[in-house]
Amino acid sequence: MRIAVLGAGAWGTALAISLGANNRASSHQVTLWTRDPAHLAELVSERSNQRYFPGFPLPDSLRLTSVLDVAVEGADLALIVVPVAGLRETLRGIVACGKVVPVVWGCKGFEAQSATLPHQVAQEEYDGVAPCGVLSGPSFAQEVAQGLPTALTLASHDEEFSRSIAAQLHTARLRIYSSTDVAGVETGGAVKNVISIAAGISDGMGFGHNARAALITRGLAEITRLGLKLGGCLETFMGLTGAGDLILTCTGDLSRNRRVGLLLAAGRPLPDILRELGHTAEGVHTAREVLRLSRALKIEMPITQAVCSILHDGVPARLAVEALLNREPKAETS
Ligand SMILES: NC(=O)C1=CN([C@@H]2O[C@H](COP(=O)(O)OP(=O)(O)OC[C@H]3O[C@@H](n4cnc5c(N)ncnc54)[C@H](O)[C@@H]3O)[C@@H](O)[C@H]2O)C=CC1
Ligand SMILES: O=C(CO)COP(=O)(O)O
Repeated sequence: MRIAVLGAGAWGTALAISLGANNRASSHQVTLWTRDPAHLAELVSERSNQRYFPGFPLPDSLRLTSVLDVAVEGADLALIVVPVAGLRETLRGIVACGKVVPVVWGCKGFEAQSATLPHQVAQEEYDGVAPCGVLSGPSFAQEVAQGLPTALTLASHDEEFSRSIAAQLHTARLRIYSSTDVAGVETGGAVKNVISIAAGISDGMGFGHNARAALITRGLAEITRLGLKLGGCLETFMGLTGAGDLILTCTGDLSRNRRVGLLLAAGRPLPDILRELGHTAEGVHTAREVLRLSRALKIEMPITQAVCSILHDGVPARLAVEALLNREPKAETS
């Protein structure tokens, strides 16, 4: 398959390396696109992505470009791996190229201001152009690029498309399951980033393993409550893109969202943290959108509310945690 990977950050580069690896059973011809010509020049001269993904040589067969038209020309699939904030612009760019390319996006979050999930952005920008879907699940970029075993889910409203693309991308090391529950898959991927900030805050404050397990479990309850309202299926929240990705990013120190939480607990100001991180931490914007949605839909999401107050209202982490702990007792399953 000819695959255009659109977005040369950590995740796009890892997927390009994995999908373009010569030792794969099914070989793909992969082109990696960056929007920045200066970044392209670095990728070409160093044959590695020093800016976003240092330490991983790019396969010789990987083609590189900063021209979107060139990337999608003749592609069987465009894998859009820019942050949620860039999804709309990238879809519009493909449409402007006049090419009919099936797309799969790998971003996880709600779009800022509109509180829409990626598939809703695609409905607005790409409806009727070509089949599309989402790739999500517990997958740190570094481990995928190292060829360590990883399982993901590819979801599309077009069942045949999700099965076919999952089968074509699937290998023993990158196991891809198919699904039609797009809203469920995307809600899990988006909200877990908020909960992993909470887990980082809790660990940074030295609250221990019990507190982290409680946050993961109650966080899953928040994901499930919101996801069901948005049309997702219960089974999806218990699967790879729900509980799976939540556990990974709440416990794994490779998570940028978790790292934001750890640094907030250390009292660092958010702008400094984001500058130092140098990568997208989708939970920061998504927290605000999820809180807005939860209020509109009358869903209780106290962890999200606490994270949002720390991130955006300047509430000290200690006070937000106190408020969370001092909530009235209630039934676990209500
Ligand atoms: N890094 C990881 O392990 C994983 C990340 N993801 C998701 O993938 C998405 C991208 O994450 P990363 O690659 O890690 O971020 P990153 O911060 O490493 O890189 C983002 C890349 O997107 C580019 N970009 C930003 N806005 C753009 C726009 N409007 N048009 C074109 N390019 C644009 C940046 O220049 C940069 O190259 C996020 O939604 C993230 O949640 C999903 C799974 C794993
Ligand atoms: O989504 C991810 C792994 O599945 C990556 O999480 P972070 O964005 O927190 O690093």
